[in-house]
Amino acid sequence: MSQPIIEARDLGIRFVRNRRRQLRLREMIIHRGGRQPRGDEFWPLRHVTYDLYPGEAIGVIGRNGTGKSTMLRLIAGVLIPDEGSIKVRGAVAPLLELSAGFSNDLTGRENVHLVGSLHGLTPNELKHKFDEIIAFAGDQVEKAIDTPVRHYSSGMKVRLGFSIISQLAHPILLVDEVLAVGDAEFRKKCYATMERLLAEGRTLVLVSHNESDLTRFCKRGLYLDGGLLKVDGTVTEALGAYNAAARR
Ligand SMILES: Nc1ncnc2c1ncn2[C@@H]1O[C@H](COP(=O)(O)OP(=O)(O)OP(=O)(O)O)[C@@H](O)[C@H]1O
Repeated sequence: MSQPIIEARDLGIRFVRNRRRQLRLREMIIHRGGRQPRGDEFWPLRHVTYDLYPGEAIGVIGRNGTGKSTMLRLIAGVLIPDEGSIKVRGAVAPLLELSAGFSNDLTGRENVHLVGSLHGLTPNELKHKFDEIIAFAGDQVEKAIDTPVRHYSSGMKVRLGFSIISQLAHPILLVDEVLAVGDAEFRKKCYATMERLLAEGRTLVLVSHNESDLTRFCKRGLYLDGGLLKVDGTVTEALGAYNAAARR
């Protein structure tokens, strides 16, 4: 078998809740001169180990707040682990928080160039792909392409974001709930794009609460509960564990 494209070993990250919480007077006196209180530390993910091989499609399943998006951010390199390690052997196309990636004062056209070049598309590639990107994003975006993105609806921004990122040739795709946004027609286009990208041999990590999306795209599933990896098996096994926990 080939080398894993993603290799997580005893992966853990620590967050602090209420980091900006004002210290109460009593705490200031107790901790004066000593170590500062560390706030409410918690581990949204801990002791997570798995290998992902090129071309695999894996669904990440779990209740709200169990560390799914944190896992994607660790793969994307946006977060750095506090424990263990994560090796990612390839560039990552992040279909995450797509509407948040734009500069609101720039037009759609300018954002395509900005976001595209930040993700490594060359000016020449952008020139060739521009019409396709805009056409994929739909009529509404096409008409408003020279308007600042500030005036776009959140759906328009997501459509344009998906359109840009899905043009990247990167081998790893991270998808977090973006399939759930957009109207039926756009969702159909997204499904067709995902299927094409998977057929090309890309590796997919999909976070979703939607069982039919998960079973449509993924053979394998990771079930997270309380930041721990409880099941690494088929997507049916992971969904089974998730549904059994929800019934309890
Ligand atoms: N930057 C942060 N600082 C502190 N806590 C955070 C931060 N980001 C997320 N959290 C918390 O970490 C936990 C895991 O969050 P995460 O977004 O990974 O969950 P999730 O499984 O993706 O949830 P959802 O299904 O709601 O999207 C949650 O309790 C969340 O409130």
